[in-house]
Parts: sequence; C-alpha cells; structure tokens
Amino acid sequence: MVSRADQEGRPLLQPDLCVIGAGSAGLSVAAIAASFGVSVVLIEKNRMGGDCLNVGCVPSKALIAAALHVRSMREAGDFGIGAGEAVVDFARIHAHVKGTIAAIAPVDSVARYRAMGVRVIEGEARFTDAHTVVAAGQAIRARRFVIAAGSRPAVPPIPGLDQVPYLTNETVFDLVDRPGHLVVIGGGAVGVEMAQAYRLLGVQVTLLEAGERLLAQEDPEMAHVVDRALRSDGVAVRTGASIDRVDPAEAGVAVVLRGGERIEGSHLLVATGRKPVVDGMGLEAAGIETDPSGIRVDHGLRASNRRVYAIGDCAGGAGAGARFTHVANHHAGLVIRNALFRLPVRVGKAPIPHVTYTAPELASVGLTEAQARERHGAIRILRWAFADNDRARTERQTEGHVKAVVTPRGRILGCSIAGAHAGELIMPWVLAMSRGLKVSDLAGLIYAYPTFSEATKSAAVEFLRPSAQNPWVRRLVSLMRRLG
Ligand SMILES: Cc1cc2nc3c(=O)[nH]c(=O)nc-3n(C[C@H](O)[C@H](O)[C@H](O)COP(=O)(O)OP(=O)(O)OC[C@H]3O[C@@H](n4cnc5c(N)ncnc54)[C@H](O)[C@@H]3O)c2cc1C
Ligand SMILES: NC(=O)c1ccc[n+]([C@@H]2O[C@H](COP(=O)([O-])OP(=O)(O)OC[C@H]3O[C@@H](n4cnc5c(N)ncnc54)[C@H](O)[C@@H]3O)[C@@H](O)[C@H]2O)c1
Repeated sequence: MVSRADQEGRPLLQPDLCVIGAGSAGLSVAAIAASFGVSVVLIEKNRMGGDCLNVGCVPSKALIAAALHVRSMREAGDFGIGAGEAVVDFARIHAHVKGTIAAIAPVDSVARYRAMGVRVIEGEARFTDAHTVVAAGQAIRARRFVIAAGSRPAVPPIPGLDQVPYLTNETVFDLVDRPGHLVVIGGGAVGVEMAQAYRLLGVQVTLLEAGERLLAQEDPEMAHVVDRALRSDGVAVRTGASIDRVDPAEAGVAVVLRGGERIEGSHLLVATGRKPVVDGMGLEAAGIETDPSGIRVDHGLRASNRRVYAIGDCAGGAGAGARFTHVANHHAGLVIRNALFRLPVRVGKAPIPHVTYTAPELASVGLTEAQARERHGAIRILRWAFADNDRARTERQTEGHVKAVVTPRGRILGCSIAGAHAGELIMPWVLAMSRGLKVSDLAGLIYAYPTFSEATKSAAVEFLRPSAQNPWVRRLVSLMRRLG
C-alpha cells in the first residue's frame, strides 16, 4: 500500500480495496481479499461486527435461547420430570446476551483484522470525489471501493411516536430489568422473534401488525403455524391493527388504535422494517446513485460509479432483496470473484434460505405456493407433518410440517418448513435447488432413523406416491408376481 500525502496534506493510502463498514458484508470482503494478499483498508465508524454481532442476529438468538429454556422446563412434566415453573433472572439473561456478543467479538475485532494484514481505520468514511474516501484524517484512493454500510431501523411516521421513549433493535438488548408489558409494533421477523422470546421470559406482550397476517413474506399456511404458537404462548397478537397515535401514559406508553382502543404498555418496541444507510458518505460527490431500495447496483453489484460496489443491507437496485447476514456474505463472495478474478457474477441467481427463529422455527427457500402457481401454473404440493415423524414424536415436538412445491416433473420450486430444527432441515432443499436436483433425488437418499430429516424424505416420497397407483406399474408388479 503506497502511502504519501494528498493535496490537503492528509496521509494518502492507495490500497487495492477500500471497504466501508465492518459488518457481516464488509468483514467478509476484507478477510477474503486479505487472504489472497490484496492490500485492504477497512473503515468502521462504530462497532466492529456491525448489526449482526451487536444488535441483531447474535443478541436476538442468545435471548431466544434463554427463553426456550423456560419452554423446556414447562414441558419437562410431559416427560415425567418435575421441573416446575422457571425463575427468570432478567439481569443474568442480559449478562448472557452481552457475554455471547463478547465471546464472538474477538473474531470480528480490529486486532484480528490487523493481524490478517488489513489496515483498519476507526472513523466515519466519506467520499470527497469519485476516487477518494476520507476517514479519521486519512485519504484513501483505492483501485476499488466496497460500500457495506448496512441498514438502520425504519421508524414509521406514527403521530406521537417522537414524544415517547421507544425501543428498536439498537436498544432493546440493553434492557437490564424485565419489562412489565412490551408492546411490539411490526409482525415481521424482528417482531415475532422478540414477542415470543419476551413472552416466554414472563413478559406480557402485545404484538401489533398492520397487515392481515404475521410474516407477510412467508407462505400464509406456514406463517400460520408460527402465529398459532405465539398465541398459544400467550402473546396478544393483533393483526390488521391500524395505529392512530402513541401517547405517553402512566404505565409508560399508550398505543391508540383507530377506533379509539388504547393499549398501555411499560415499553414499546418498534420493529417495522429497515432502511438502507446511504447518507453521510458523500455519495453524490462520487457519482454514486441511490434510490429508496439503497445504493443502486447492477447484477454485478456495481454502482453507477464503476469502481464502487455496494453489498449487504445497503445494496439497492438489482442487489436489493432479502436482508440477511448470509446474503451479505454471499454478496461479499461475488465481489471477490469479480474484483479480484474478473469473473462475471450475477446476483439474484442462487436460492437463498431464510429462517425465523421462533419456536417452532420457520424456514423457507424458493417460491411460495402462490408465487409458484402464478409463475408455473401446474404445480404439485408435497406435505409431511412432524406429527408423523418418529423422532418428533419421541421429543414431543410434533408441531408443524414440511411443504414442498414442485413441478409435475419433480423440479423443486420451493420448500417451507415450520417445525423443530427447520433452519437445519431446509439445507438439503437449498442444496437440491442450487444443484438442479429433483425431488426424487431427495427421496432416494438414505436417511438415518430416527431423525427429523426423515420428514424431508417423507415429503419427497409423496411425489412418487401416485406412481404406486399407476395401472401400468401395477400390471408390471402383478406380472412379476406371476413369474414367481
Ligand atoms: C434484530 C435483528 C435480528 C437479525 N437476525 C438475523 C438472523 O438471525 N439471521 C440473519 O441472517 N440476519 C439477521 N438479521 C439481519 C442482519 O443483521 C443483517 O442482514 C446484517 O447485519 C447486514 O450486514 P451488513 O454488513 O450489510 O450491515 P451492518 O451489519 O449494518 O454493518 C454495516 C456497518 O457499516 C458501518 N458504517 C455505516 N456507515 C459508515 C461510514 N460512513 N463509515 C464507516 N462505517 C460505516 C456501520 O457502523 C456498521 O457497523 C437481523 C437483523 C436484526 C435487526
Ligand atoms: N431470523 C432472521 O433472519 C431475521 C430476524 C430479524 C430480522 N431479520 C432481518 O431484518 C429485517 C427487518 O425485520 P423487521 O421485522 O423489522 O421488518 P419486516 O419488514 O420484516 O417487518 C415489518 C413489519 O412491520 C409492519 N408494520 C410496518 N409499519 C407498521 C405500523 N405502523 N403498524 C403496525 N405494523 C407495521 C409491516 O406490515 C411488516 O409486517 C428482516 O427483513 C430481515 O431481513 C432477519
């Protein structure tokens, strides 16, 4: 990395790659590029690890893990074990959540990246022209830039919201005391995961969703399994909730619905979606275009300034879509292939799984039934209930089912699994879709008995069932019988 001074007298770095943002996307690009001996500058203005480590995936899954122990203790009686009602020490749960972040943090740390040979700058990055970024008093003129600036909570313009204290994912994991009544606005992934976790931890929870149903992105039949579980855990789920305003109240906050109903809670969590970070980076000075979906990129993840890529949650245009850590990592891999090896890449081709970590989990990949009908017309639906899986029975985890959508010739268009370990069980379906395998390939594998994975086999075997009724097949079987 050549180092001299720019016209303003700032130290000038000239690396191959300059990465803005050290979240899931930026860290992946920087680590892979450095491993190939490429000179990299990585700039982070806040905490290394970004949202996923500090205020997203990691704390949410740590909190959920704690909450699921309450459920296990409650259900232990069904196995003949008298555990009694759990005693929840919220301060220790908070310590567990923060301890989990601290345990993972060294992997994403400045020290680790410096040891890899990455030049880490702790400061806010801003483009000054089409070729230059400035951060912490240094100028960086890189061959390629990667913007991985992430997203932030999108707060809706509900009257009165700016007059009351409210939580978002950026603050909810800092709660040390157990809330009395948590009102959650938004029934997407964040809303349902947090609503169920807090409910299991003994908090009264009301979940307000404006739409007709929870988890609008998911197949309604599968989202319904999660909806049912939340209600049976005691979450007051209110879909079609139209919020008129939010008022301060003695208890904390009051959400007033259109029609006048007033829901008072001690805490309010706003989980109404995300918006890409595009401001404060001088994008205009660098000729980088944005739109409401984020930094506009093409299918190769390149921005209107061709030396710049945008990846992860901040990517818009052809890069917009599901905002997940594994998508951010996938984008990072594409940029490496294109920027380092000049290979053509195309975002949006690979099947992307998504998992909502409720109990039961909801995992899916590919098309929903409705999307498949619209695009392909004739399709077949294959289902298998966990109630008919022996391992699920032994573990008393019989809620939910597998639902696969296939063409009449057995091409897999999508799969959705609501049930225990759904996030793990979706992977063979992802592999099959990525590699163009047919559902009969999944049916033909040998599955260990008794495993939850057998639900995949059972669903796949459903595809073959009509052939047992085929008169020609039956005639052939009877002929073979006669031959002895
Ligand atoms: C509550 C919650 C739970 C989630 N759970 C999951 C899950 O279970 N699984 C999953 O796959 N995904 C989950 N997600 C989504 C996941 O967190 C994001 O998709 C992922 O963090 C995106 O990574 P990123 O690198 O694009 O952005 P981020 O992680 O947001 O990182 C961007 C970084 O850029 C930095 N930055 C921004 N501007 C500048 C600048 N000008 N200069 C320097 N630095 C800058 C920011 O400080 C930040 O550190 C969850 C999200 C939330 C909110
Ligand atoms: N398990 C996971 O992978 C996971 C977990 C959490 C978050 N995430 C990521 O974070 C993203 C953001 O999650 P999210 O749940 O905040 O957003 P979301 O977009 O998934 O859901 C937001 C919900 O809020 C509702 N809403 C919006 N305004 C409202 C209002 N005024 N009143 C009532 N309801 C309103 C919307 O109808 C929608 O259902 C997800 O899309 C996902 O990419 C992933």
